[in-house]
Amino acid sequence: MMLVVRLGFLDVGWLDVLDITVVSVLLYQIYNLVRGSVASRVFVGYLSVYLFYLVAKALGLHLLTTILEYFISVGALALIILFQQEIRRFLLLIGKSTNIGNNRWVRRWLLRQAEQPEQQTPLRPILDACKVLAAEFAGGLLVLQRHDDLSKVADSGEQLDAEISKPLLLAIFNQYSPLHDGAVLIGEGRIRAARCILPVSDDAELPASMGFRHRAALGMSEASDAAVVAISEETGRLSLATNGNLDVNLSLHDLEERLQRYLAAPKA
Ligand SMILES: Nc1ncnc2c1ncn2[C@@H]1O[C@H](COP(=O)(O)OP(=O)(O)OP(=O)(O)O)[C@@H](O)[C@H]1O
Repeated sequence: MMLVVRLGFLDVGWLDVLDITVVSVLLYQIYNLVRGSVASRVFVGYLSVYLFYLVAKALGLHLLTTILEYFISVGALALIILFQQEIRRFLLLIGKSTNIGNNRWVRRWLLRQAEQPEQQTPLRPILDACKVLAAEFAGGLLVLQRHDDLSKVADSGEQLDAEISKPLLLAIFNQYSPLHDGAVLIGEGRIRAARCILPVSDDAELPASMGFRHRAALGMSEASDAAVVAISEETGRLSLATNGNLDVNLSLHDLEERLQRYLAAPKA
């Protein structure tokens, strides 16, 4: 192995540098995922036990080492159960950034699919409906699909495939409508479905005042590249979730600008 430096008795090669860099990046990502949650304390506790185990092993304390070994192997299983939400988020993050089937060039050159002209979603009727829903404190949740496939979300609700219109959106979110609960999915220039169930975010930093509508908006934006508009039933406030960020209390003008910018941005 090619040497980079020799530190006394320690030879450091390029592979060691690569190894340490990859482990550091992974540990940093894990820290980011568990930061602020109860799981972070469990994680630190587990690491402490592991360090204690290494010390006991180095000192040759056989009985203690055996007990800690059992504890650590059972603990690994417990960690998977405790961290299931974080592991899911981590895998979703990887899946999102390596979703090659969604990549334009892969689709075009490898899968030999003809490039479909993207259907533009008309924003005007959506914004007009949001304005009324906000003014009337009716509440609403609208998912605006971009490139990611949201068939599962569509399947969770009632299929519509209707033209996007302000009166139809208002009719859906009318409190007496059987479709008003859940989210409306808008994609490919159509209202695809209503009454859809969205994944709920478990972000510990979201204020307690935010209920499940806003958690669902954030969750959907964490799991896909969709833009999600939430209209609060309690306050009439407009919020927009994109890429795992929730912008709250937006004016209609701000919402329009952000939506236009986000939907027009090229695919990451
Ligand atoms: N996971 C979800 N998927 C789709 N819709 C949801 C989900 N969770 C909540 N909703 C919708 O949000 C509505 C309101 O939920 P909740 O009152 O908990 O949210 P909130 O954020 O406090 O909203 P508001 O500010 O409007 O009161 C529900 O009746 C439902 O229609």
